This record gives sequence, C-alpha cells and structure tokens, in this order.
Amino acid sequence: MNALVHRYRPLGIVLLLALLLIAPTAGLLNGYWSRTVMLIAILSLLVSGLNVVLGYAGELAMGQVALYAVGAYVAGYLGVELGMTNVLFSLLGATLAAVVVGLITGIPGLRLGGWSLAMVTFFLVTLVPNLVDVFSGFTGGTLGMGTAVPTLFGMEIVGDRLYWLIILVVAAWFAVARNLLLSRHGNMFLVLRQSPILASVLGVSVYRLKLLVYVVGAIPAALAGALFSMLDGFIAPDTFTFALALSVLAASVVGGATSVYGAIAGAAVMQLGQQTFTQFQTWQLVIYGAFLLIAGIAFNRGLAGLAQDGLAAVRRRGWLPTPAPVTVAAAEPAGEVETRLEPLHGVTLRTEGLGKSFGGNRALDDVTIEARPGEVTALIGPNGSGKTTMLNLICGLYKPSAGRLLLGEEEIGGHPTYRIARHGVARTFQTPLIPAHMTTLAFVATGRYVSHRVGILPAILRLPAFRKGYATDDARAMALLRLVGIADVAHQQVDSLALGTRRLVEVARCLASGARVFLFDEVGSGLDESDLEVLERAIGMIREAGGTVILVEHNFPLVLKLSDRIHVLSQGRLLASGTPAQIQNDRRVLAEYTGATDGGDAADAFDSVADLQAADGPATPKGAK
Ligand SMILES: Nc1ncnc2c1ncn2[C@@H]1O[C@H](COP(=O)(O)OP(=O)(O)OP(=O)(O)O)[C@@H](O)[C@H]1O
Repeated sequence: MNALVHRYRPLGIVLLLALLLIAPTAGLLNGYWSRTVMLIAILSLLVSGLNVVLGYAGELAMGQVALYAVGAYVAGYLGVELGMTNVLFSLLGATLAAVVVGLITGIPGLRLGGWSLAMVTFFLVTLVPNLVDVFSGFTGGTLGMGTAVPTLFGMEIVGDRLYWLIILVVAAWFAVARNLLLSRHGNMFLVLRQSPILASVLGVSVYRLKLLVYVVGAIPAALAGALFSMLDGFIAPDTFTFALALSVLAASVVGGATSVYGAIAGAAVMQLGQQTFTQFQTWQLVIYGAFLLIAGIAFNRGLAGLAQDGLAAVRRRGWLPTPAPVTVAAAEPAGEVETRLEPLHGVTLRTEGLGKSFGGNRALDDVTIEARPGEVTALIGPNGSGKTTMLNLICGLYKPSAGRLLLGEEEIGGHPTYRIARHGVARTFQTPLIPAHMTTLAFVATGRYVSHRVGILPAILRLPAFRKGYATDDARAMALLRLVGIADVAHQQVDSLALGTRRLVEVARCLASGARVFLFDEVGSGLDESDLEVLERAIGMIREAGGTVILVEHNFPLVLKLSDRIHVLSQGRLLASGTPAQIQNDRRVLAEYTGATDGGDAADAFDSVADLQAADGPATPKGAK
C-alpha cells in the first residue's frame, strides 16, 4: 500500500494539475472563480518567496511587494515600450530584474546583519510610490500604465490561455521550490535559520547562503508581478502597498512558513477573505495583525502544521497507512557496523602563545600546545579555565588577541569559521546544536553538504547527479549512525532525541564531513555506560584512522583512558602538559583540582573523582557546571 501511494503520488499531482487546467474550459469554473484562482495562484507565488526567505533562512524580508512591483513594471515596460510582448521575455525580464534588485538590496541588508535586511526591505516597499513617480516616463507615474496584450509566438495570451499560463508558471515554481527545499540545500537553509553558528561550523558562508536564499525568494515575487500585469492589463502604484506586504506576511504565517505548499493555503485564506467579506478592506490591517498573533501563538506551523498533525493523528489510529521513510537500500538501520574508518589524513594543530581577552578578562593567556594526527589530545581544567574558548579560537568563532594558530604549516588564526571548517576542522558543542524539522539521518548528512556538494541545478531538476549524491549521503550517514550505535533513531526527528543521543549524533555529523581535526567539547557528558563505550570505540577509530582529536572533557576516567597527551588549563594559562600517567601524578594539577596544598598523591585524587563518577554519573572537577 505504502509503495503504491509513493509510486502514484506524482501521477495524482499531475491529474490534479490537469483538472485545474481544464476547469474553466470544462465549465467547472466561471469567470469569477477563474479570476479568483488566478489571484490565489499569483499571491501564493509572493507568499512562497517569503516562505523561502523567512521560513527557511530566518530573515524577515518585507520587500516581496517591492519585487512584485519590479516584476510588473519590467514586464509592462518590455511590452509597451519595447514591443516585447512575448510572455517568455516578460518572465525572463522579471526574473533578471528580481536577481539584480535582490542583490542590490540583499548585499547591504545582509552584510550589516541583525535587523538590517528587514529595515532595508521595509524601506524598499515604502519607496515604491516615490520611485514610480520619479521614473514616471517609464512607469506612467501615479496615473499608472496600461500594458500590452501578452503573446506567445504570435498567439495572444488572453482568457483561458492566460489562465493556463498562470497555473503552469505557478506549478513550475512550486516544483522548483519543492525540489530545492526538500534537498540538502533546503536542510542547510533550515540549519541556517536555527543556528548560523552551526551552519558556519559545517563550512557554509552564512552571508553568501543568506544572500542566495534571499535572491531565490525574490524570483517568484517578480514572476507574480509579471503575471499580475498580464491579468489586470494595468499597473498602478496603489497596488503595491504596505498593507499588501502585511497580507503576504500574514498568509505566510497562516499557511506555515516552513511548508512548501502552505503558501497556497495561506494565499487562499487571504484572497477568499478579501473577496468574501465586504468589510475586509476597512479592517484589513487589524485582521492581518490578528492572523499574525493567532497563528504565531496558537499554531505556529500554520495550516500546513495543523494538516500534518491531523494526518499524523489519523495514521496513529490506523485509518491511513504510515508512509515508509524515503531511504535508499543502503540506508536501512540493519547492516554491517564499521570496525574501522577510511584514512582521515589528520594534520598537526599547533597553538603558539595563543591568547584571548574579553575586555579586561584574559580567558586564555600565552598557551602553546600541539595536537598530532593519530593522537587524542585532551584539554582539561576547572570551569572557566578557558577550554571552550580554546576550541572557539581553533574553529574560528573567536579571533585570537595574541599568538598564532597553525594547521599544518598554515596560519588559520582569525580566519572565518566556514573557511576553517573547509580545511577539515569539525567540532561538537557543549550544548549540542540540533535543528528542528529534520530527521537524524538528514542532519548527519548535512555534515557532507560542503565536502560532497551537489549543485542547486541538479537538485532542482532532480538530475542523476542529485539522486546519486543523495543516496550516497544517506548511505554514509546511516553507516556512521550504526558506528555510533544509534541507527535506530535515523528516521526520528533529531530534536526529539535525548541529550546523550544528541552528542553521539554530533560525533556522526563530524565524521560525515570527512574532517581531519575533531574538536569534541564535553562529548561524554550525559552519556550512559553503553553510550560511553560506543563513544570510546568511535574516538579510538578516529585515532586509528589518523585523525587529530582534541578532547575537552570533565570525565577523568574517559580522559585518562583515551588520551595520548593531556594539557591542563588553569585560569586561562597552561598549568601542565604530559601523558595521562604524568598528569595523574602531577602535584600542581592535584592542588588545582582539590585545593590541596600538602602535596598529597594526585593519582588518589583522580581515583576518588572516578569513584564519584561511578556513583553519580560523569564526575566533574571542583565547581564544574
Ligand atoms: N564570549 C565571551 N564573552 C566574555 N567572556 C567570555 C566569553 N567566552 C568565555 N568568556 C570567559 O572566558 C573564561 C573562560 O571560559 P570558557 O568557557 O572557555 O571556560 P571553560 O574552561 O570551557 O569552562 P567550562 O568547563 O565551564 O565549560 C570565563 O571567564 C568566561 O566567562
């Protein structure tokens, strides 16, 4: 049954589209309803563009309406002034204009960060009437401009033909959006929205990806404008109001900003509401505000989220079959567990006199250490001694205040995080960074996004390169989940997992990237005994495969068992370095951890910490979080 549903779903969509296309000709839609369907379709393009930017990249871009105006005026100008009435020119012209305006507004808006894009795009919308006035020679000013009759190879595109054109363009856009958002790119957009830090640690330039998403989201808005100019035959600035911008935002939230097809539902609600209730015009701002509040508070995944929850409830009751997860054969949970990794080509990481100050606080001061390939180098020390600061410096989240950071022979100190990640440095976080709306398998596969990238075009067109890349990513991610002993959660939502499991997921994600240097930040904390065994085995394999591991850990037995060399930090300075045996017997280290000043036996102190751990879970040094 599942296989049947899966197999015939595309056919069902094609039949639905065919039905929609023949509806006016077959007398199923009169003139009023055909126009309503066309208006919903055009509005859904605008909403879909906002969904891409807001729902996926997390950027509030209010400028959809301005891009709508750009598309309309470009198509109008091409037809009236240049005689280019062919709809293909109109649509192409609108697309190019969207890219140009998207870049012009997106570059400063995104460079400045924070709320800048929202502000820039907000002003863009308020600027539309002024710009139309200033360029009245091209736009007809406030009086507006009549547009030429659209054509396609000499054939006039009016009546049913215009209806078909609009439905086909909108269907084509939604196919593109669906394929893009349900690809690894869409997953990375979700990561970007929820954690730009995670995106950069995965090797993604946050600025460039946001710009890409913003420009992609601009395209449907401009297409909508071009189609609207053909439908109305007249363009005037009072169409492109701030109220329309709010209505697009409300439709996005009502439909569900992270859903591909929620845009259609949101657009339908807004358009039908406007047409059905005569008072809508008067109360529209209040209504949009109410929609935003209700949708934001009561059902923040919009109508699409409600539909998904309803479907899930129906499936739980067994009234509908549960769809099998989309997997490839190699990505099934059962299978051989890897006992060794492919060579990891580790590289030496060296710090020389590294320092980091936050105002007057010297978090790290003159630290020189070396982590070699095929070895586990542990960084230990009490809370606030600078361990995480060290990892943040290595992976580029912080810029050093002093000293050098060398990866092999290359100085990487101060490089942007995504560049350092591309050099093969992967890390986990003390509080795992885990996105929502993604399966564990898909999340682990994001580790391969940069190193095994499949382009956007193959993803949109579902070319063989995309299918092959996707299948390989899934198979690799599943093999790594097996390796860290959590293949059974592969198809679960990754944000539903327990803390210990999340830590193992992060290890698998690091391995997926093919990294050479692994920065593990308290990766053992919160793990039960069997998870710890798996973790030990995984770290052992990374070492054997030649990877460079830096382990920040409060769990001493684990540190002593795994490390080849231990560096002890105290108040930002290097207190001691040595083998586990040397550190265990170092009296300065003992004093640091126990506050003892009588020079007792350090090994005993560590043993008692280990005993404590056996009784209470992972042990932490004095004052640990
Ligand atoms: N972004 C920051 N801004 C200001 N101070 C910071 C920042 N990050 C770290 N610090 C300070 O740097 C010092 C070292 O902190 P860090 O988090 O590196 O310690 P740690 O050894 O990792 O501690 P823990 O074991 O609790 O994680 C602390 O005094 C901390 O307050």
